[in-house]
Amino acid sequence: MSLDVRTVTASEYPDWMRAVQNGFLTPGSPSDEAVAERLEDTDLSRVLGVFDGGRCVGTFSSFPQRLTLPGGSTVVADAVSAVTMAPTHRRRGLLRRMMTDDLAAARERGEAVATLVAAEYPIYGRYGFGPATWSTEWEVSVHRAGLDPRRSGQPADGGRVELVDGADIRTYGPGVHARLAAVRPGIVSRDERWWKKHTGVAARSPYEKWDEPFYAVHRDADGTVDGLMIYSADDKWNDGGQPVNTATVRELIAATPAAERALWLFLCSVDWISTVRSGTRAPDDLLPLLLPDPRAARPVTHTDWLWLRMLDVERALEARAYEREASLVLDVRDTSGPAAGRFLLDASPDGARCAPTTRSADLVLGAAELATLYLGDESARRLVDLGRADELRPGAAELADAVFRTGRRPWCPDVF
Ligand SMILES: CC(=O)SCCNC(=O)CCNC(=O)[C@H](O)C(C)(C)COP(=O)(O)OP(=O)(O)OC[C@H]1O[C@@H](n2cnc3c(N)ncnc32)[C@H](O)[C@@H]1OP(=O)(O)O
Repeated sequence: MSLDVRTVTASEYPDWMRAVQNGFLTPGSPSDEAVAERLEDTDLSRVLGVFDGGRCVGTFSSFPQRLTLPGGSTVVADAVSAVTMAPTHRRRGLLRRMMTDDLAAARERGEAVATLVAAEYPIYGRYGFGPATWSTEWEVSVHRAGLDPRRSGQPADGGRVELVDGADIRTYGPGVHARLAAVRPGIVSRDERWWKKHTGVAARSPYEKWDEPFYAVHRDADGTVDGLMIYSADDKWNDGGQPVNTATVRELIAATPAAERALWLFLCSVDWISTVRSGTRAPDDLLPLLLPDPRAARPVTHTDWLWLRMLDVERALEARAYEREASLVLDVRDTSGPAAGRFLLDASPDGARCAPTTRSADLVLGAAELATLYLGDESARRLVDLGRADELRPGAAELADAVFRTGRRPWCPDVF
């Protein structure tokens, strides 16, 4: 029977969601309620499926996503999600067909970049994606952190931490997130469903497991909520009858460093908690260094996180901010892809111009390598040393680093 690769109709959507769920190794089908809720905010023209004899065996979708760039401006990214292939149909080039169609449509719509969070590292490099942010998770041994056990856990600057309900997180969360998104590259937009899902009131697919967490907010000295945290705790006692519980952070975002510090120190002061798992943080998160003994925070995971694909190099490079004035000629290699070309980037703190050029190149690099530099996380010098970029003008890698890199590393806390 021939395979059909195409967009999905509303009546096929339940089977498509079943295929996503099975592809993510959860048997069974999602509830009618979960399907109906997802369908409400889904643009079916961006949902692709592979059908074999009427059954959905492959899935792919994309949606518009605002991505914060260095300097706080944003671009609309083509966010790729729900990529699966049934084990009966893998390695026949079907993902490649859906990816090719989706990226062409995104380019047509004028989107400058595509984004995704990769399930496995080896999948997406072949499509021109490169890791643009990284993520680190720490495990803090609270009793080794050097914190005074008699402290209250509340900040001394007039701010305060309050325990709240999920409804409060839905009220305050979008505002805190918007303030963070205005300053931190790598942050991606969240819709209303994100807040419902993470506070337990959205209909869930069986693979989206849920148990009720604790919720906390930080208020500044004026009473404005400027940070929030969602965390769970287990219930463990050692043979000596002492509590040895782990608090696991599901979400901790803050609009100010003071709020971020206060939330971490609060969590490290909760009685019975001897271990704090940080959840996925930027590699330069404040957490380890705000402890008197940072070695109490042991990195347990360090991994690539947000992957990015350049679709329109000129628009993408003009959209972000640069802290210094410099001119760079980048020769971007992208086999039959939309990012290929030689571009002159004239960057300055007042804005940037990027246009095709015939001038000789300073750096030669692939589209995936440019994607890794774009949000400021990677070093051009390191790419040259790895043999993944060529420096044709001496000093060009250092200049690229001075132009592209950011003070704080980009961070994407979301999975989508
Ligand atoms: C953004 C997200 O949704 S991330 C989630 C990704 N999904 C998963 O991990 C679920 C489990 N995996 C799968 O369902 C499938 O393996 C998929 C969807 C990742 C790949 O689908 P396929 O249809 O098998 O991919 P396709 O046949 O088009 O392969 C294209 C190329 O990628 C390679 N490839 C695909 N998946 C992988 C992988 N997991 N690891 C290594 N290489 C891979 C193939 O070997 C092939 O290489 P080639 O172009 O050099 O010949």
